[in-house]
Amino acid sequence: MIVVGLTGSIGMGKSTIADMFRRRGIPVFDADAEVHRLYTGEVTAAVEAAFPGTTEDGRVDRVRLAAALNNDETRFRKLEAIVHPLVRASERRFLHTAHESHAATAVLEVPLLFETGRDKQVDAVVVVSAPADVQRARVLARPGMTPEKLDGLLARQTPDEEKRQRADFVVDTGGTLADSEAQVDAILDSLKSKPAEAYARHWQDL
Ligand SMILES: CC(C)(COP(=O)(O)OP(=O)(O)OC[C@H]1O[C@@H](n2cnc3c(N)ncnc32)[C@H](O)[C@@H]1O)[C@@H](O)C(=O)NCCC(=O)NCCS
Ligand SMILES: Nc1ncnc2c1ncn2[C@@H]1O[C@H](COP(=O)(O)OP(=O)(O)OP(=O)(O)O)[C@@H](O)[C@H]1O
Repeated sequence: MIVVGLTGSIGMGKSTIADMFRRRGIPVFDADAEVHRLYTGEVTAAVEAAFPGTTEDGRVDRVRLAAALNNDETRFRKLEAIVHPLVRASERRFLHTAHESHAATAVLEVPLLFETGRDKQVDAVVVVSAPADVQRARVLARPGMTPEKLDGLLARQTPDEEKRQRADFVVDTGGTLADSEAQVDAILDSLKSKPAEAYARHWQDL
């Protein structure tokens, strides 16, 4: 099984491109969605203990949590130390399930793929990218998003330019959705055309 890491900075179109892979029958693990799921129960008590007042009725309130983080690096690290190990455990379960269902390819949609060094562990890296003004307009249109919150998240992410340089494939989402679909098809064709031996990594080690 080939494991593809799908990443990109905030608002570049990761989730949209991930859905395109899903519609082509490829299993996709979505790290953001897994965090959101954990916030509905499993990790609530630990988050409340570390960031009092950010949960209600057994759920983490992400707007309150973002406010409590206040773009402070130490607080982000504290939160990530609680959340990331649980996301990794879910990711491993996902890979086992994909393998058992004989998937030839599995996609890990991980926003912090480069930041956490995971780009070196996957067989191929797809970076989803768009011009900075398009990215900003997309993100600022979201409810609850502010320029300060956006800049705080961007400051914790590897710059888009560097991500593009380090990618095996880039999907440019600055055009139409049909343009993006064509790029996804081209990536899958390219992955299929490589012999399995060309992929040195083993998903079991991820
Ligand atoms: C900061 C939080 C509360 C903001 O919640 P919000 O609903 O506004 O955003 P959401 O979770 O949908 O994330 C949107 C995007 O923000 C960026 N982002 C999220 N977490 C981080 C982080 N720790 N560092 C840098 N960027 C991040 C990513 O590009 C992500 O795709 C939330 O993202 C969070 O709890 N993050 C910590 C967990 C984490 O590291 N998640 C990343 C995937 S493992
Ligand atoms: N050609 C395109 N390809 C992909 N997305 C596009 C395109 N044109 C417009 N969009 C829009 O851009 C937005 C991208 O948002 P999406 O949630 O996919 O980004 P993301 O990278 O997953 O964001 P986040 O980092 O916050 O999780 C969507 O609303 C999507 O419809």
